[in-house]
Amino acid sequence: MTLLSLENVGFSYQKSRPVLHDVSFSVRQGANVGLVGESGSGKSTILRLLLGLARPDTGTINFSGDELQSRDSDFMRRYRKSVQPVFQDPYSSLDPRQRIDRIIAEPLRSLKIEGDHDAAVDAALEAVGLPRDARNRYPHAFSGGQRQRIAIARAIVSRPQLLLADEAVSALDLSTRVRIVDLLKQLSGSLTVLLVSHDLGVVAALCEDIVILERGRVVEMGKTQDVLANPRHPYTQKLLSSIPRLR
Ligand SMILES: Nc1ncnc2c1ncn2[C@@H]1O[C@H](COP(=O)(O)OP(=O)(O)OP(=O)(O)O)[C@@H](O)[C@H]1O
Repeated sequence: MTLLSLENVGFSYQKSRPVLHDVSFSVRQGANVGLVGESGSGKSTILRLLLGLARPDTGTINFSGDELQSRDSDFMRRYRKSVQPVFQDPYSSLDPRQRIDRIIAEPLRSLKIEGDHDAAVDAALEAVGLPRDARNRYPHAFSGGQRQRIAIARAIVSRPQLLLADEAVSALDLSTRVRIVDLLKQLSGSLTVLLVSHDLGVVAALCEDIVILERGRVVEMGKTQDVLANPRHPYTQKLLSSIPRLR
């Protein structure tokens, strides 16, 4: 089943300087997708559109069959229950003045989700491999990798269907990166991840499908294994050849 699709999406920040051209790709439920491209290719802009922070100039974004209505607050509340972001920097994305339980429960409050918030926080902590007593501490007591686990716990506490992960492991050292990728893999039974990254190694480890973006255009997409084993577009070939350890 198609969870998310972009159809012919175009976008510009300034008139006559488009940064996305006719972007189309889809995310199937249960099949993680890596969105890859060099700096400035438009990856974060796509995430902005998917979060409803900006609207496409042309084309449409559909989630579970419904067109994204970023100006409709009821729609956006339902949408945000199902689609949650995880950001790159585990240091700046957590409010240092708030306790972990409050940080993790934030989507439950802002989305007005009823039920036992304490139990939901405990379940999210367990899912990301942190002890229950982590809930009583503050972000400064945790390492970068643990903070990213807390950020992931916050993202999954509303039981979303899709995680939008913006370079979610790039700021971490290599061994922590591997552990967080493993965690995302574990979670991806019930959850689908759209991972924005310029790290093809991470995409290869986590994502079934890959979309390659060059200067706001999709130049290649398909099964990650196939695209990386047999890149057809010169831009993909260039991206691959710039990572010698993958060869
Ligand atoms: N707020 C903005 N106003 C004007 N132009 C912008 C703005 N944000 C991004 N751009 C431009 O849009 C293009 C795409 O940028 P975007 O940040 O989406 O790329 P990216 O692939 O996410 O890059 P990076 O990997 O460095 O984050 C770039 O040319 C960038 O300069």
